[in-house]
Amino acid sequence: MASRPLTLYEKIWADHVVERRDDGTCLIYIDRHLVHEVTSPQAFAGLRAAGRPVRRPDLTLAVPDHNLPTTARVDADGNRLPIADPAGASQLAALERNAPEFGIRYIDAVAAEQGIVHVVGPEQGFTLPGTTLVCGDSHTSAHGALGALAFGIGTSEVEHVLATQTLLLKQSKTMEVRVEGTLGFGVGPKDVALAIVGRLGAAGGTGYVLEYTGSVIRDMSIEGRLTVANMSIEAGARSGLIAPDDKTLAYLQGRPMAPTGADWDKAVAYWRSLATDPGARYDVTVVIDAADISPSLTWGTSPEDVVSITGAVPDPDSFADPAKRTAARKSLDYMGLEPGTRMEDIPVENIFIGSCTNSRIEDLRAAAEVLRGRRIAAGVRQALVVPGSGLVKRQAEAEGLDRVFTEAGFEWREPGCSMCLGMNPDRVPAGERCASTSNRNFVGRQGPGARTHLVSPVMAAAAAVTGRLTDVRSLMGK
Ligand SMILES: CC(C)[C@H](C(=O)O)[C@@H](O)C(=O)O
Ligand code: SF4
Repeated sequence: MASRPLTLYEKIWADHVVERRDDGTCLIYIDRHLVHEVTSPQAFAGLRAAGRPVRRPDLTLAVPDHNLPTTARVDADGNRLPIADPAGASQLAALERNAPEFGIRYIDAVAAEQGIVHVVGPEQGFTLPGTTLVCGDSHTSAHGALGALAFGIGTSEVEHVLATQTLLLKQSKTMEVRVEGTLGFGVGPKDVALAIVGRLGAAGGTGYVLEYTGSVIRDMSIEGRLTVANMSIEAGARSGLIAPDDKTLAYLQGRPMAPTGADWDKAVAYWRSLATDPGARYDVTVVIDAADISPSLTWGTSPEDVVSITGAVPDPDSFADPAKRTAARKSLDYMGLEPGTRMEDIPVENIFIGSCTNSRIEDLRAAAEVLRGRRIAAGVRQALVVPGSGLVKRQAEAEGLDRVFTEAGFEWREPGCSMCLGMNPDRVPAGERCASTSNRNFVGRQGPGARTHLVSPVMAAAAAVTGRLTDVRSLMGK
């Protein structure tokens, strides 16, 4: 049978269709399910009420991350410290109870492997190319960096996957996002992600699965690819894919949950067949030139509000779209910014290096490089580094990065979502600003009244040193 050339997405989709309905909806098999404490309690309660087991507990992995404080989790005697917030404590307790009751693998809050679910999945080799992977969490798109068709789902879908290992879905359109060229000094994966979100807009990818291609993506490390794919959802796309290549294989080989021996060889042969065929058609292709990407950051309250660090706060009247003009006015009011202010003239009181976007070892190495021999500025009241997992933390400590951070005046914390969102004690005080390596700058995201500027790890470090948003290139004398 002659088959037409297919995209990576079409191949993975076709390999997972259990049943196709007349209206085009498909029942899709789900290979991997990550579970965290926030979106799972009601799903498990639903199963319990219906007397249903989890269909494939062996394909499900649970880990707490959002509500955990990032300060010490045990006292001097090794006893667990209580969680102060009652809502958070009850969600964490529910996961801790549900995982063993339903026979699911559970990474405990104090285990070395604990971390943000999107850091843990790839790190453990739970995330594999060509799989369908879901989690009750929008940044599940991150796992697409390894060539998994990965997307966030809601709590009722979490229950459906737990019960059946399937989901009813409609096939998406495809968008190729090709980034070509070479990134300049001080420009990294986060800047690429911000450039893409800025270009597509917060809803530009809605209804599409993105596939990232081009020399910039090919040359990027797996950690960097995870940063880019992570932010697909900020452009409205539930999934963003990158074809598995030699780097993907090298990254996965030997990971605790990755296949071994003959299974590995078989898997590799399949993974190598997944790349988009020559001549396959995307519904849309967007090309971005690396030369146009500078160290970037956000000025407003949507991740699409992207500007170069050499730029200024835009004038709302400069937007052609009336809705955007109104939104920009509201954003600037919330952010306490005047049009025309140079981005480099904006002071920051808080620095956050962490989140599932930028808390991997390379992120910490890059930030530490900027901080080595430097100190945080007097006006910076809070500077946190929160490794994405216990294993990242351990690796960083083995490399002495923790000392670089603490000597610079940063706090070195336990892994978790931390200041990415206000679901745990790490918050930005109302009216204060934060240079944050996270992915969302929504109103109140880092705490009520908090003002977020999304930046890369090196830009967060540079801001820490000067106490204002800063071009890392000039700080480093480039
Ligand atoms: C709490 C969770 C459901 C949420 C998400 O879906 O993404 C969070 O992780 C976020 O980043 O906003
Ligand atoms: S680190 Fe932030 S974006 Fe990532 S899962 Fe946690 S809350 Fe969501």
